[in-house]
Amino acid sequence: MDPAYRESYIPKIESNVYSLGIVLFEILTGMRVDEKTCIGDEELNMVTLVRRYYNHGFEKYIDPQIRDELDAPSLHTFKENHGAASTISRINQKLEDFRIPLKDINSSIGVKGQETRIGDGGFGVVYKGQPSGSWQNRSVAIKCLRPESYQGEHEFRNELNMIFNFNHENIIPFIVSCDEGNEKDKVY
Ligand SMILES: Nc1ncnc2c1ncn2[C@@H]1O[C@H](COP(=O)(O)OP(=O)(O)OP(=O)(O)O)[C@@H](O)[C@H]1O
Repeated sequence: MDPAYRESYIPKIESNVYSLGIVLFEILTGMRVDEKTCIGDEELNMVTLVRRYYNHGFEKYIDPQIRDELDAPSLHTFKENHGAASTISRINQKLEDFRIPLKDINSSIGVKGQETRIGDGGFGVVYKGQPSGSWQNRSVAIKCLRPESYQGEHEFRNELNMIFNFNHENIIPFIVSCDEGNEKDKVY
């Protein structure tokens, strides 16, 4: 199971990527993920074995039944695209790209007051914002974490990861976020 999913119980694209990577390595090594093998006087499970030998000497742990059928270019392509690590860092990178500075949040809301306040939720107060031209030119809802909210850094990160990966007509799309010190905002 993806360690991140085991911790949060929130399914994300990374969990699928992790699982796909595990299945590919099961095929390549001929070992089940929970199976252990003896290397010297150590007993290693498949994930530890792959992590340790992936960059050096991995070839000798390929399932003997397919080793001869696997040509070097195919193995090279597999190693380049095996997914888990590179895809996860790409996904993280993408979410980081959707960050904006607090000054842009503040300038798009203007004065935080009754005029701009459109709601109140568990996360915090929701304001209507009018972003400048450098964003998309439309009205947005900006959820600002209330300092005394029971939700915090962990919930903020989890929710961002979830909404970032959703794309459905009934779900208001996430646009950007802001994370500066105690100020955590989500823009829809
Ligand atoms: N995109 C939006 N457009 C217009 N109003 C919104 C939008 N998002 C939230 N609101 C207003 O803010 C209120 C609180 O919304 P919010 O989603 O924060 O509540 P919540 O269910 O407590 O969720 P959370 O726990 O994430 O804060 C809503 O009831 C609604 O009035």
